[in-house]
Amino acid sequence: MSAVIQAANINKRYGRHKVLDNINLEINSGKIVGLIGPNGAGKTTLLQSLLGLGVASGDINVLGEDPRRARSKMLEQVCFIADTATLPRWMKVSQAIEYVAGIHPRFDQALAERLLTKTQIKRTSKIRELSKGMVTQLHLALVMAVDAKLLVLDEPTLGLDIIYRRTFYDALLNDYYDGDRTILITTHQVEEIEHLLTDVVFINDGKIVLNESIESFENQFVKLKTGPESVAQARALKPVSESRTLSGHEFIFENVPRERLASLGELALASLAEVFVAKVAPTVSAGAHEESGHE
Ligand SMILES: Nc1ncnc2c1ncn2[C@@H]1O[C@H](COP(=O)(O)OP(=O)(O)OP(=O)(O)O)[C@@H](O)[C@H]1O
Repeated sequence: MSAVIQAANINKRYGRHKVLDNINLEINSGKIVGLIGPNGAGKTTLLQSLLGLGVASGDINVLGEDPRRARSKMLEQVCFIADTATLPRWMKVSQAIEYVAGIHPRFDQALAERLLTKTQIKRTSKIRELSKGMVTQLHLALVMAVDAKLLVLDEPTLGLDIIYRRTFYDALLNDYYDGDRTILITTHQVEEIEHLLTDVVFINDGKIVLNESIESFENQFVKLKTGPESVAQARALKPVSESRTLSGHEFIFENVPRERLASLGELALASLAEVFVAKVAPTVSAGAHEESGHE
C-alpha cells in the first residue's frame, strides 16, 4: 500500500489566526477517509493546501508530486469538487458534459450520462434552469465520471435531499470505488458517511485531534448504556462524555477495557458522531455531566 498523500508540519496563518496548526497526515491508496470538523475548523483550508490551491508551509507530497511546484501534473490524477464549485449559468447540461470531455482525457462521457439518468436533469436544460441541488448533482456526475487516483470531495452533498444523498453515496461506493482509488471527503453529515469510511480524521481549531482506521476507532471507543444504580461507578472510570436518555444514562469511554464496563450495563458501538461531539465539544458534554449530577 503506497502513500497517496503525505503532509508533514503543515502550518497556515491568516494574520494572527493560526488556521492550520502543525498538521501531519498520511493517507494510503485505497482508503476512504472522512475529514470531519466543526465550522471553521480548517477542513477546506487543509484540502486546498494539499491540492496546491492555497499556500501553506510544510512538506506536502500528493501522488509523488509537491502540489506547490507541479500542480497541473498532480491534478491530472486528482478530481476535486469544492463546496463552492460553480458552472457557467448560460451553458446547457450537454455543453457542460462536452466541455469536461474536451478538457479531461480521463473523462468517461457515457458514465456521466448514465449517472444523470438517476436524476431529473435533462441534457437540454440550461444550468440556470436547474435548482441548486440539481447543479450539485450535475457536478457530482461530472466528477464521478473522471477516472482519477484521488477524489477529493468538500461537503459534496450540501443542499441535497436525503434520497439523492443516499443515491450518491451508494454510487460512490458501488460504482466509483474500486479498492484502488483513494477518496478524501469532508462533510457535516457524519452519520451518512460512517458506513463507507475506512479511516477517520477529526480536525478542530486547525489541529488533528483523532486519526484512526475505523477498525481501531471501534476498538478504542465504546458506549455504555446504564441505569442510575451504576452511574457513579461509570463516572469513576472517566468517560469522555455522558448524556441522559429516556431510559437512563449513556457514557462514551476511550481506551477503557470492555471487561471493566460489561458489568455496569449494556455495551454498544460508539458512533462517529457521538465520539466527535465528545472529543470536539468537551464543554457541551461537561455541561451535560453537571446537569445530571443533580439527581
Ligand atoms: N481568506 C481567508 N481570510 C481570512 N481567514 C480565513 C480565510 N479563509 C478561511 N479563513 C479562516 O480560516 C478558518 C478555517 O476556515 P475553513 O474554511 O478551512 O474551515 P472549514 O473547516 O472548512 O469550515 P466549514 O465547515 O464552515 O466550511 C476559519 O476561521 C476561517 O474564518
